[in-house]
Formats: sequence, structure tokens, C-alpha cells
Amino acid sequence: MTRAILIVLDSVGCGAAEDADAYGDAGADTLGHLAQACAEGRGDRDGLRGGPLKLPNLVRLGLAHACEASTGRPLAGVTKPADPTGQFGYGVEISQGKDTPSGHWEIAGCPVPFKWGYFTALENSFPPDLVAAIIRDGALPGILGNRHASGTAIIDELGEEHIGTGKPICYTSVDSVLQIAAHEEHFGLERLYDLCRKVRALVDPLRIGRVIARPFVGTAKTGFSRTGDRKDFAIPPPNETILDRLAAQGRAIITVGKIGDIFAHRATGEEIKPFGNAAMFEAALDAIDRLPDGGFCFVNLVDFDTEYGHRRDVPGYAAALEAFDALLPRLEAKLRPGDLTVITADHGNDPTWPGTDHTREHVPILAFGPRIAGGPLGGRESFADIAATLSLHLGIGRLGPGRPW
Ligand SMILES: O=P(O)(O)O[C@H]1O[C@H](CO)[C@@H](O)[C@H]1O
Ligand SMILES: [Mn+2]
Ligand SMILES: [Mn+2]
Repeated sequence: MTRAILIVLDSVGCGAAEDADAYGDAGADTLGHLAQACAEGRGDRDGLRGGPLKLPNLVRLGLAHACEASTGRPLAGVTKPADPTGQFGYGVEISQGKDTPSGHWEIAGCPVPFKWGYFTALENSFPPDLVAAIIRDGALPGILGNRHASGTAIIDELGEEHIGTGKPICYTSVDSVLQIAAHEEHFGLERLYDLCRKVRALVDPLRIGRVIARPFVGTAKTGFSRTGDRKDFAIPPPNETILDRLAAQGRAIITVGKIGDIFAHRATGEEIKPFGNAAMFEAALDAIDRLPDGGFCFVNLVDFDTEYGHRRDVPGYAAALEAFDALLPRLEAKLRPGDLTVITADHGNDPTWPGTDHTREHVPILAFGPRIAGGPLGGRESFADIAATLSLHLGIGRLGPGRPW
């Protein structure tokens, strides 16, 4: 029997998609622009990192080849090996949107067949009847925000007023999200989760992908910071995913990071949710040790997106990728002969791009394992090719509309 390990590097896109223009993202390129910025010295930060982007293990597996296949341009400052040891290519998203659920569901074999609802108005983003229902169902004195915002900026701006008034901070973005920030101590964490559950029910008819609890701590004096207790309340995937098929066949499933939230906890097996990429990587290593034959380990590493992409932090993004790269050999050392590991991403979040939102991009696909011969996978017409390949590898019958490689 074989095992499969799927790692999503959240937001690590590799070049604008064919339809990026429709999203205002023509020319975006998370990995390409990151490498370019680092090669030009814009990725330097004292005490953190400096110089060109150094990803020797990912590049050995074929990352630079995958990027070049996607964009037609070499990754700046990165030397490509003659023969990558992994299978390498890139994926094109067929689902609409450029957010986490669409990307992950399509990777898992379930492209999104409908259009998401969005709150498009930059100010007064939520319709008055929704605001009234949130206040009523949440027994709230009112809400703050009610606009498009960056989550770190809006708690700096409204955190103090939130503490003083007891009104939670509600905001959105170009994604299909309604986010609620509230102070863990003054408002209460469980109360915030409870409010999010109520709001989840209110926005179901609007096809909003996620209601996201954004707890924070601190004071106006010390500054406010978000905690690791973020929780996403997603709608469930509309069709069968590889997780559903595996669970139905009694296979072992271990999910690490926010995978449980993204799939609305349906067939997500043993969920492990530590805080931060490093802790999640350790949890993934431990999961691989414990994963029995026929099992599936599905990991999301979110810091690239949350901590660095949305914050447009080039040195931070580069350092996080380099840290992941440095850990990869420990994962490779744990693989057994029948294992297949796939590393990919769910969308882009170009840290050099205007604004603070995701970017509609291709995603890199790297596949490797002790008995997997390296070579090109080309451009895959859907992220669902990943689920198709993994399902055949695991012997559960070809899953979803994707084409296996
Ligand atoms: O600025 P923060 O709160 O991190 O928000 C970001 O997080 C959401 C989920 O990824 C995105 O839609 C984006 O708006
Ligand atoms: Mn994401
Ligand atoms: Mn994001």
C-alpha cells in the first residue's frame, strides 16, 4: 500500500493566470516578483535575511522549472539544476475566485461550480438588513468597520473603540469573506466564535465562502496583535472531495493547519492545528511518522499568506519560504518507498502587488517520493489534476474532473 502527503503553501503562486485581468491581477507573480525583489536587494532585512532567494531543495525538486514553465521567465537570481529530481509543473484554476476555499477544494477534486457572493462596496460593505440581523442575533450594541480593510490595520484603528463600546469590528476584502475581529479578553473568544456561527447562518443565502473569527489582544498603548485562535467558518464543499472518498473507504486521514476549517470539518480526520509554519511543519512530520499504509496527510501552511502576502512583506515572505525549504530534507527523510508527496499552493498573494489582496495566479506543482522519477508535468488545466493523481495513487478510484499525470 502507498501513502500520500499533500502540502499547500498558502498563496505561493507562480505567475498570473490567463484570466488574471478579470481580477485586476494581470502581471502578478508571487514567486517571480519575490525572486526579482530579492535579487535586487529589496528582500534584505537586518537580522532576518539578505541576498537572492535561496531555495536549494525546492529548486532541486523543480520549482524554478515550474515557475519558468508558468511564466516563460527564469526565476531571478536562482540557478536551475539540469535535471530536477521531482516532477514539476503548474496548475491553472478553473474555479472562479482567488481565495483559499476555491483553491483547496479544486486541489481536492471539487472545483467550485457556482459564483461566490461578494461584498463589493468598499464602504458600508454589508447591506443594512444584514447589519441589523447581525446586531439582533448577536445581541450587540452595534458593529464597527463595515468596510474593506486589512485586518491588522483595522484593529490598530478601531481596537480601542471596540473595547470601549463592545461593538465587534466587521470587515471584508475582495474575497468572499465576512471577518469579525474582537478582543479575546474584553469581548471573549467563545463569544466571538458563537457570533461567527450566527453570522455564518445569516450569510449562507448570500453564498459567502467564509466567516472568519479574528481574535486579538493588547491595548491601545502597547498595540494590538492577532492571536493564533483565528477560526474560519466555511460552507462545506459542494461535491465529493478526496477526503470524502478516503473517509468512506475507511482510510486514515490526518489534516494539519486550517484544512479542517476549509473543508467545514467534513471527512477531515484527525485535525491538528498548531500556530505558525514551524509548529505546523513539526506536526506534519509527526503525522507522517504515524500515518499508516493507505493514509493521507493534508497540510496547509498559512503564514506565507497571512503574515507576509497580505502584509506585502517581501523580506518576511522570502524568509518564510527559505525556512520551509531548509526543513524539507527532514520530510524527505521520512518518506517510505510507496509514498507520493505533492507540494502546491491555492492562489497567489504577490507581496510586491498593489493593495493587500490575493492575486489570481497559477500554482506550482511539485511531486516526489522515493520511487517517483523526476520530469515535467507541464501546465495542468485544473488544480483537480492533483486529486485525480493522488486518488489513483492511493487506489480509491479516480476522483473528480481532473486528469491524472
Ligand atoms: O487582512 P486580513 O484580515 O489578514 O484578511 C485577509 O484574510 C482573508 C482570508 O485569507 C482574506 O480575504 C484577506 O482579506
Ligand atoms: Mn489561501
Ligand atoms: Mn489570505
